[in-house]
Amino acid sequence: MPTACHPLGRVRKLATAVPPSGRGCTSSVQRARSTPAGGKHAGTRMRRARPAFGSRPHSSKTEQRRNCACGESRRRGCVLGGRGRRRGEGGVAHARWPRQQETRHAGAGPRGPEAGGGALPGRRRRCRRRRRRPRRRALCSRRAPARQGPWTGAAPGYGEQGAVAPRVCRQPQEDEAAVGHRAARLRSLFTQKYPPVKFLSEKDRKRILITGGAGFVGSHLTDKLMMDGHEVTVVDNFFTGRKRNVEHWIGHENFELINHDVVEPLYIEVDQIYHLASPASPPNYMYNPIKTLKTNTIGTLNMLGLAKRVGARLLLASTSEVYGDPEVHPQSEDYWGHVNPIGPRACYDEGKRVAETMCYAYMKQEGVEVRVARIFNTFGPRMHMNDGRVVSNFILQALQGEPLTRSGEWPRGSHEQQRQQPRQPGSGSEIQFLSEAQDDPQKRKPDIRKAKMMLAWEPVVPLEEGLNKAIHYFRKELEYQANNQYIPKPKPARIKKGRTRHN
Ligand SMILES: O=C(O)[C@H]1O[C@H](OP(=O)(O)OP(=O)(O)OC[C@H]2O[C@@H](n3ccc(=O)[nH]c3=O)[C@H](O)[C@@H]2O)[C@H](O)[C@@H](O)[C@@H]1O
Repeated sequence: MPTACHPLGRVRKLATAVPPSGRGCTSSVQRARSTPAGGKHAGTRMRRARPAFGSRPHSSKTEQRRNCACGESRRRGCVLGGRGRRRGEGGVAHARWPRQQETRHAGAGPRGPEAGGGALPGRRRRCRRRRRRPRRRALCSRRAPARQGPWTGAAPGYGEQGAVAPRVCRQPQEDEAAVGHRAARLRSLFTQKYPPVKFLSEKDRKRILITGGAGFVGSHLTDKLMMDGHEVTVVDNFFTGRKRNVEHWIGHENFELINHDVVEPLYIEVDQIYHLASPASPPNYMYNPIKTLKTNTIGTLNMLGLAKRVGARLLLASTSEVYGDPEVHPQSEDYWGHVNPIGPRACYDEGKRVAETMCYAYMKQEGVEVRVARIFNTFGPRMHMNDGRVVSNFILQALQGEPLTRSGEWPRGSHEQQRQQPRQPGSGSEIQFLSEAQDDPQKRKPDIRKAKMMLAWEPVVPLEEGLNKAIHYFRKELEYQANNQYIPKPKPARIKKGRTRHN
């Protein structure tokens, strides 16, 4: 018997747990089997079994069982006993039938006792008596919880411990269309492939382009905008982004994924553009500095050209690196930065700076609506394993039992013993000092007073919580990698025709 994963399964399980005493919430079919006298609904309150998914809600056999001897379908309101039997002999219980149906029988008419429908007065008395009894609502009055919270791959509330089954009881008059509709709704709940998205009217729904949307920050933005009910197009060349980050949306009617390099022009119709495409970590942007420059300059020009053509608003994901190795701390919006234009990091720092310049030039000259956000050292789930930024490096090294690598020298004034056996406080990991990287910024921290005042923005995830999420994610990624090692198959030896092979 299926258990809690399926609401029907749960209902059935609960139904079988009820002894066949004719009480409690159970199915009519089951009662028919368990009644010793062979009666169909003897002494029971009528509850119908839910139809299995995919089957017709009422088979003709079930239908027959529900018909009274008087020939009236119970669903249409007959309250007579099947063959005029008494309680315990297979008659029909009337306690839960609606009042107007009983009055119909009670009135002198062709369906009265004269019509051979059984001992009506006695039945009417029983009906009243039963109605006065306290209702047993333990199973049937509970409702399915409203869908809320993040998508977990199964309809929330079902399949979890303590889950509540959807309402089991139905009004007898409920017609087949309503039953079919309810079954379809339930079926869609259990076959739902995507996280639940809001419905937005045509007027409010925006067509949004996210470049770099398969990356760490971009994929979370994709989730947010999809959940809000917008149509999202992700454009990414998968340099550091991964399909896995957005795979849960692939096939959704509001989602599109395009493998495209922003250095090439793109002609689509959109209302808003979030331009995030760029390598973001030092090892990645230094890997091919010219490409990094092209992406941030030509790529940004292409996106601004698109924004101008379609009248879209554009947001540029800039970076704290525009401040270089800052001389002002913390950094506010009006600080111009301290960047070495010919250093190893310049391809990224200057690339983002010129991208910002382009945005403001398009705004002033062409009237394009632009926004610029400078992102400061983010970390969390969906970061690339080889990202190379300090937080992900430390977490991975600690999880793999490797020493934590730190650039620069051991801080002045530290204890001699500490220098000999350097360890990270609170962890068993050793610390290894590497030579200082050129132009590495010594300290950075955004001054967020203006953002708080004008946008009511401030970080909401505390450091410890964020770190825990990131650690959990990297641990899972390591497990995933360990279980999915790619082992190339040995190629069969190629033997050229007409030659003897010498081993
Ligand atoms: O913190 C920041 O300053 C950076 O934050 C994010 O970067 P992030 O998500 O952390 O890094 P990745 O996961 O590497 O995402 C970058 C995305 O851009 C894509 N990309 C990169 C290079 C390229 O030429 N085209 C392109 O589409 C990558 O494939 C990837 O999906 C933004 O995407 C960067 O623009 C921003 O500079």
